[in-house]
Amino acid sequence: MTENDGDAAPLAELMTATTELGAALRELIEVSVITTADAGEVAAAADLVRAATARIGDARRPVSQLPRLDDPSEGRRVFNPVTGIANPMAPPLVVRADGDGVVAEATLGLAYEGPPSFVHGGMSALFMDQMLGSAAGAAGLWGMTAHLELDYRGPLPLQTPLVLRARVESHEGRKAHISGTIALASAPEKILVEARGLFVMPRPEKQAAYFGAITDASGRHAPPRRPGDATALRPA
Ligand SMILES: CCCCCCCC(=O)SCCNC(=O)CCNC(=O)[C@H](O)C(C)(C)COP(=O)(O)OP(=O)(O)OC[C@H]1O[C@@H](n2cnc3c(N)ncnc32)[C@H](O)[C@@H]1OP(=O)(O)O
Repeated sequence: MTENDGDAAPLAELMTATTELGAALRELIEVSVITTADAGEVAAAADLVRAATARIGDARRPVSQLPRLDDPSEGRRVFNPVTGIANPMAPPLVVRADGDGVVAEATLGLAYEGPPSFVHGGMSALFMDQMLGSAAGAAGLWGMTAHLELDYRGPLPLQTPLVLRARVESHEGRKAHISGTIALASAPEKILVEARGLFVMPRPEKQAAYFGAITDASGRHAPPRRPGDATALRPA
């Protein structure tokens, strides 16, 4: 938890409840695209979801305020859309250090579908962007994506274990060239998606313009200031 938390117990409780909500919503998203229930059942489910939204929707943080559950100094970003355990949009990827890079496994459901039975190409780009950022963090670097390119050599099947990898190829000054791959976990040598990216640490005046107003939940200024701030990375 953050340094100035007097009482960790309520935050631990909030973490459990928020993680539970994220998991429940993740199941709901998948079921909402795969269900064959009839119209009446689907409409009733929509009413239930709206009631749940009304229950927690009034208490909201401003966009400039980090969530109470985040601890950027430890790299904990619970609502990251790729790695955040509490974000239902995230599979979530659990990214680990591995050799000179990072690795993660994922099995994607129908909510990620592009061509029938295969993963949407934009999702692959999203996951590669995060993996490349995580590789930067693992190498002690941080930056924002300046350039990202992908080659799609084969489609990624849904409901099939995938392995995602990334590593820093070179870095100089504020720039880092980073590469990544996605393959089937059962055939890791056959690369299906290949990514190359340039991550650039913004010049100081841009950092100030982008992140100068960001605070933590207590109102303290909390701009990104180290590799872990940008990405969530678990030790191997
Ligand atoms: C807190 C961070 C969260 C991170 C989450 C995970 C990753 C993300 O999703 S980040 C979000 C998406 N990315 C963005 O929004 C970034 C938008 N772009 C920008 O703000 C700027 O272009 C930025 C910050 C990348 C670079 O700006 P600036 O700091 O002024 O860099 P600048 O001085 O122009 O360029 C530095 C070097 O990079 C090179 N460079 C910059 N952009 C590019 C590019 N697109 N292609 C090739 N080279 C580039 C420049 O040529 C220069 O090279 P050299 O030093 O050799 O001359």
